[in-house]
Amino acid sequence: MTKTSFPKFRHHVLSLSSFTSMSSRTTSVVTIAGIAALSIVAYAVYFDYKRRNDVDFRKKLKKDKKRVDKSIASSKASLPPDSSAVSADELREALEQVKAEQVPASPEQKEAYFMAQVASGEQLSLKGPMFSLPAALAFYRALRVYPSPVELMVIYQKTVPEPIFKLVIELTNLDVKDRVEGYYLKFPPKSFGVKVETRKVGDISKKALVLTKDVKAGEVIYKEFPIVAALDSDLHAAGTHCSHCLRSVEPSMSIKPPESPALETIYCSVACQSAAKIEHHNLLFTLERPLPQEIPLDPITPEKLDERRKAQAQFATYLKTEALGHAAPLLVARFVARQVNFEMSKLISSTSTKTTTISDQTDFTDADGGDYLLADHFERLRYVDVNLPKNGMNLLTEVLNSAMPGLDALVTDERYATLLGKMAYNAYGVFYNGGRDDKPLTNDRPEDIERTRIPLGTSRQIGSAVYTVSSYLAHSCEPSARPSFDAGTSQVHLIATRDLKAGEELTVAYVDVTQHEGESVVDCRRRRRMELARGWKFACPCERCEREGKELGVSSDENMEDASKVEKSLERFEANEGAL
Ligand SMILES: C[S@@+](CC[C@H](N)C(=O)[O-])C[C@H]1O[C@@H](n2cnc3c(N)ncnc32)[C@H](O)[C@@H]1O
Repeated sequence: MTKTSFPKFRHHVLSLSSFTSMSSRTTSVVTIAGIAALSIVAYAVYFDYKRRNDVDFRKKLKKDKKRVDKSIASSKASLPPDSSAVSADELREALEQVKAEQVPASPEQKEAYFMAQVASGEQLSLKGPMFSLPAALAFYRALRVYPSPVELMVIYQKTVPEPIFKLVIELTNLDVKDRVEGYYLKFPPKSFGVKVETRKVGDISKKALVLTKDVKAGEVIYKEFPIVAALDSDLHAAGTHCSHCLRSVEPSMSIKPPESPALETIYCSVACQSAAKIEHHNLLFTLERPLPQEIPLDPITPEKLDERRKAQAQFATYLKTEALGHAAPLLVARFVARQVNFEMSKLISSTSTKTTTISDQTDFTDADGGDYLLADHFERLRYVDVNLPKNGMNLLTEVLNSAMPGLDALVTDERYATLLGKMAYNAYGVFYNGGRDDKPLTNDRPEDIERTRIPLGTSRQIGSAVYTVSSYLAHSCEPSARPSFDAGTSQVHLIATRDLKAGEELTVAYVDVTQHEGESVVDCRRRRRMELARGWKFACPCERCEREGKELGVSSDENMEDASKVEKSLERFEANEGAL
């Protein structure tokens, strides 16, 4: 095979070089990164996300594979007999070896690496069947750094000899499978003393959080920081709590940044102020550069600055009016911004020797050396449909685009709805010292009130927070654990309510399950079950509900039915179950 047999490929190689360096070999890495800032973000956040998680991409890959397998089968007769004779073990070993290799991080290094690997693949594929695997590995290495792997696969399919292409496909499938199946081997980190197990309840698969160690009543099982958190809307303006860690602060001791007129924020410390700025605040609510100093941006004109100011003001007004009482839109905005910055920090860490302005952002619970992205964690959480004013998404994309044109690709209609649903479904209410009792009353219908998991009831929370590990905790009216916020911040401590053995499922109360003074067993049971049905769309099957049902003389079949009449409204939901 000669280089001229790669016409399309070469075209793409060219587009890769323009993507990374605009052909300016003399410019510094820093300038290259600046020119390509948007593309880098797109590469990191979008394409990489797609490659690892996107169902359509995996479907396409499968389709491509079928097509390729078919054409390979039909041309097999003309192939030398042992041309693709690579055992599964050899393939696995080779993949492990490639995965252990460090992938270059800077755009220029990526480009050089890509070119070198393609050239090596070309040369090796000329050497005959003995070199099929080394050739495939070279093409596979190139694929790992190419911004649009699907596109490159299609090019490979047309240009790489069939047995070698088949090996590239097999390596890719093996890698995708490893990542999908390997996730729960790496997450949660072993130190948490818990693991995620899949359990069947009827036809539906549920994930359960299970202990891997014995614990005593009152013991802290683990502590966890949130991925994102937000104060309740009315507390933003009150200036009584830190906008980042949700700690209570004396107004005279708080830090009030001058640069955030759009959304009021105060901080309890310089550390919280800079963490919030880095993770999301700069991008969403300030006119400061949205990217770290290492990455130069196009000059910002006064008109562009004005557009950005307006977009932020409109989004902040939306949060304070239409979306009042709903934390999900702000949580989504912060999550998207955090994702952009998180991926950016990974990318620039090896392009610069300077001290970066990006923190390592490891304060949420990540996988144990599993090389999973923030998106990998979030993709696996379940969601529920939420009904919120549509223009929230447009206002958010305007904010993102006014900071960095093109970022709207990260927030499509479908993705925005899913993110909202995940926030609403997985958020915990943050409370300490018994929670607040001064929350303004709302006239919203019970179905429209955003609920968080909090044993005291959502009205007593100061804010909402979403966690990676704790999202997997199921509800029980007789929970084996309880969330506590003893640090006086959004860091959750999960505490055992009784002595527990390894292998037991951990559960928490999503709602207030205590029988209040003057409340009958029947009324307490009905109240809990109604809240669970309206807020979390399930008829509680816990032992307490069952036991009390029996004591109350409800027959076994009727056990899950009562005056809450939740079952009918749940049928539709369960038919469209949002689990991933
Ligand atoms: C945020 S998810 C909790 C994560 C859950 N453990 C899972 O399956 O991944 C909340 C949903 O889990 C389900 N769920 C939680 N506790 C449950 C329980 N005790 N019985 C049945 N479904 C439950 C309900 O559908 C609820 O709406």
